[in-house]
Amino acid sequence: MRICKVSARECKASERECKASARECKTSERECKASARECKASAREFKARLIFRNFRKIKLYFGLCLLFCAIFVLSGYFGETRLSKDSLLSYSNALEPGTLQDFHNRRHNRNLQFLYSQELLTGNKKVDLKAKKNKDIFISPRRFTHKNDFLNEDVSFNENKLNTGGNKATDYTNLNSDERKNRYLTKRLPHAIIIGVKKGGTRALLEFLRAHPNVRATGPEPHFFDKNYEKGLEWYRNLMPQSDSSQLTIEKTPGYFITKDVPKRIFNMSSAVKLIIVVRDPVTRAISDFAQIASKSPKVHSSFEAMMFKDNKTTVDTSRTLIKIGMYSKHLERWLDYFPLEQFHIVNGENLVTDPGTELIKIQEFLGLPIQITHNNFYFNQSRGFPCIRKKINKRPHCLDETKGRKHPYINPKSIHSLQAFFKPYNRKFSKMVGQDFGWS
Ligand SMILES: Nc1ncnc2c1ncn2[C@@H]1O[C@H](COP(=O)(O)OS(=O)(=O)O)[C@@H](OP(=O)(O)O)[C@H]1O
Repeated sequence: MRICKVSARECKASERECKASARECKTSERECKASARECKASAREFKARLIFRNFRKIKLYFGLCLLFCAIFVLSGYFGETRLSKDSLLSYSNALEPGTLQDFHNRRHNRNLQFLYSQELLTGNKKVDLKAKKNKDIFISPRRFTHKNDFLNEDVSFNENKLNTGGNKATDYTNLNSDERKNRYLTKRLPHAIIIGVKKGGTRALLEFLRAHPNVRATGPEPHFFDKNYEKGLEWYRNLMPQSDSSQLTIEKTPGYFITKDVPKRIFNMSSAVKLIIVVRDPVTRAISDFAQIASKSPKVHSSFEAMMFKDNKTTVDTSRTLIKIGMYSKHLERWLDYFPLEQFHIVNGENLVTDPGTELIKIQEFLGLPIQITHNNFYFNQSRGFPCIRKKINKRPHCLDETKGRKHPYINPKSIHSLQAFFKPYNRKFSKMVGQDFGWS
């Protein structure tokens, strides 16, 4: 019984202990919860602090972004101008022929801004090229990383290729007056040159071509590649008329055909330039040349034979320029060292007088021009014995002055025969080279 009481007391005591430890457990649970709450609170505080710190950074970045945007917009507004594709294309001056030196001079000119036609071509979507205000623009055919990348071909790449993918000029003849005013006019190096021959009808051809709205031609002969080469390309360019990007610039200097260094010099300017030669029977050409000399110095008139033949006999004097010019095949051979035959167009000088319309259609095709000058543009002046040109069908015809179509002096038929015999092999060779029969005796 006593044992029972003791164990009952023990039981109660352990029950009390149990209760006490349960109480302890509850308090520690509460403590745990409290500390967990504290933990959460401090985590929240930490997050808040972090966000605040980041927000300050974001503000800084945002501010910087705004600043850059402002600078970008302002520079676009005040320092640069966006170019439309059309206006870029009209800056075609830079796509003109030029020498390597020319290219480097331009490259180092701070007032020139380089744009690249490659970018121009890919700028189909919308041209995003910008040009700095107050700067001239030089459009280079492509981006060069090294000066050796630069070839003469590149500078002679011309805008017509860019525009149409071929060598056809764009026909701007239907532009209204406002559109014409907005054209970008500048002086361009020639796209085509009438290189000879003297007394072949070169002036007539240039005047006829001038009537074409897509052609701009020089007045006097520039004689750049034969007599003024040391004056430089810029001097030459300055002699050229103003033109827009739809127009071809053409000059004529018949002296080029017979001058030794000229093919190379022209090639250095542009390997793509088109070359035109007006040829005429070399005997009549020589007489025409002589008639010109005689008209300037009447004393010479009596000595045609003295000028053409050695010792006044029948042996042709090949040291005479009057003779040399007529040896067409010899000169053409030198030109073919630099330019392929396809780059030449040979005009039949006799046909230019009798059928100018047909010759003009052929040459417009060669130059890639829309056919604008036809038989209807010519009027044959009976008293002068030569055709004259009408720019527009209802306009007055324009004839060449009296220095063209001079009366030729009487020449002994024996002399003419000797000259014909001399030129025959050269004529034959020339005909073969160019694949044309001129019907010269
Ligand atoms: N439409 C027309 N009007 C006048 N003259 C014409 C024409 N078409 C061709 N010709 C012939 O051109 C010859 C003169 O050639 P060039 O102009 O080449 O001479 S030059 O080299 O510039 O001095 C010139 O030679 P000559 O007749 O001997 O004077 C003309 O025969």
